[in-house]
Amino acid sequence: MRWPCDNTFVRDLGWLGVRVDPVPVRAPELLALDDGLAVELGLDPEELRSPEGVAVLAGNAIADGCEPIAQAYAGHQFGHLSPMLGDGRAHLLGEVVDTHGRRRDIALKGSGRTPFSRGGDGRAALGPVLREVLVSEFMHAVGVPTTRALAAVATGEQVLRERPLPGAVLTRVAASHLRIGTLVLVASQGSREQLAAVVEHARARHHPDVPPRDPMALLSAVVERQAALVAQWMSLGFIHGVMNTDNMTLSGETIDYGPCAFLDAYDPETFFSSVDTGGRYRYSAQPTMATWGLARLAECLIPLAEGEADDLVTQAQERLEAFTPAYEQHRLDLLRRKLGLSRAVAEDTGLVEDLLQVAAAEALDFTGLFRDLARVLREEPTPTLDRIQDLPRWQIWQDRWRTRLHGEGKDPAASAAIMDETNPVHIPRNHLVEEALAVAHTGNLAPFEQLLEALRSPFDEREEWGRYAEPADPDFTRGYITYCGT
Ligand SMILES: Nc1ncnc2c1ncn2[C@@H]1O[C@H](COP(=O)(O)OP(=O)(O)OP(=O)(O)O)[C@@H](O)[C@H]1O
Ligand SMILES: [Mg+2]
Repeated sequence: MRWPCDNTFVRDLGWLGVRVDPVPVRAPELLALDDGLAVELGLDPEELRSPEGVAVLAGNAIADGCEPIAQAYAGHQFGHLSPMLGDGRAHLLGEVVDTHGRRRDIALKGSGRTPFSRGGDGRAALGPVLREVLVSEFMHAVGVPTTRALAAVATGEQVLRERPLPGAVLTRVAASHLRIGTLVLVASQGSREQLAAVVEHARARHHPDVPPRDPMALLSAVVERQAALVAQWMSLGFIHGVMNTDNMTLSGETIDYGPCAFLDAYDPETFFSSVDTGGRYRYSAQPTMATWGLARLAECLIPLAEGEADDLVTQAQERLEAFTPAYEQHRLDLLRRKLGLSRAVAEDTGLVEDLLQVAAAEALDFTGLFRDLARVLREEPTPTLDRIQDLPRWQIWQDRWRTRLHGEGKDPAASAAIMDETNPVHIPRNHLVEEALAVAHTGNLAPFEQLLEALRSPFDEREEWGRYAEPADPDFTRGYITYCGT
């Protein structure tokens, strides 16, 4: 089998990794394949489904054109620098140019030990692999920049975690796997030339509008992408869970769906990750934590910029400070749209914040809330809003909102239609994901497949998908814990 690869990372930056093949698995079995994505990548889905194709997706065979490499990177984990991490369980197979003309990495995750594995087994368990498929495909469907899942393959082997679990390999597609942590590694351990080479590779690949040799402009470009990205996360109630600098991309795509989760009832202080004991990466802290990671990026870029050291620090500071207004603008634009509004008016910030205060006070389901607002306009039943106790307060908010909508001169049906294209009816609700994964462990993939199908049509309200729109039992959410790297 031949893949139409053009491997610029290996060619230009091969020293930033180790050429190593995936470790074969005992009995590969294809669990999921995204045919549409395969075609976009210039790969034949039928060929990928054949035993030869599944062998490639399991890491048991290397397609012609691929040059597997484990990339090196560092990262600040929960604020502390890990000077060397790298792909301890992943292999970049190669790069292709997709049908849109975009360069895409194709990589395996859970594909065996590499020189970066430290004490790890190089493997991934079935549950986290399927979780990454569900969440990343949903994120793509709602228009969030994200790595994607081309395939999942069961290995026929067990991985030992707290208990033995079935193993799996994910085929992940990304604009690249260059992380802030990639630059952290080269800035601390490489030469100035090496740093300049990686920065130029990232610029040309992800930010071609930025002029070469202008590291401060590159910083601004990454700041802008991350501000837009985190605003999208917030508008969906997405909690990444592990925003370490090794999990923040230079492309602005979401990466690493290890311990992620979604808000059920709106509470900005929510976090679920077992290792995030202090709530560092809680929902409300995500913009601040993105800026923190971007400040680490700035530290890597300053040495490449020309000028007086003090001046450069001031310049970098100013560019980092642009994050907050950019983020707030993106978030307000998204929330305005979620409310069916098209025009920007000064009082919108207050309108949005007051709605979120009601949502917090009444513990309203974040996803159901916005979906219900369109139903208000259509005078349909509103199961989430019906929970509201403080009706006078709610009436005041509704009147303000309706006045704003009226001021735009649109009829309510048109506003409701915009809202239904903006506010997903189903998201990868934590309880649904866990339920699908638990059944997948018994060998039954049907609930996973059904949920995946619904998540690929997140705005499409269908009777048979009604269960996916229902909120979790609050007891489930209270006890919910996510795990990374399992
Ligand atoms: N089972 C494992 N064996 C070897 N290394 C591992 C294992 N699990 C995680 N690691 C390594 O630990 C580090 C942090 O893991 P983290 O969970 O952030 O990343 P990941 O989920 O493995 O990969 P990615 O960020 O590419 O999605 C990475 O260097 C990763 O390769
Ligand atoms: Mg990671």
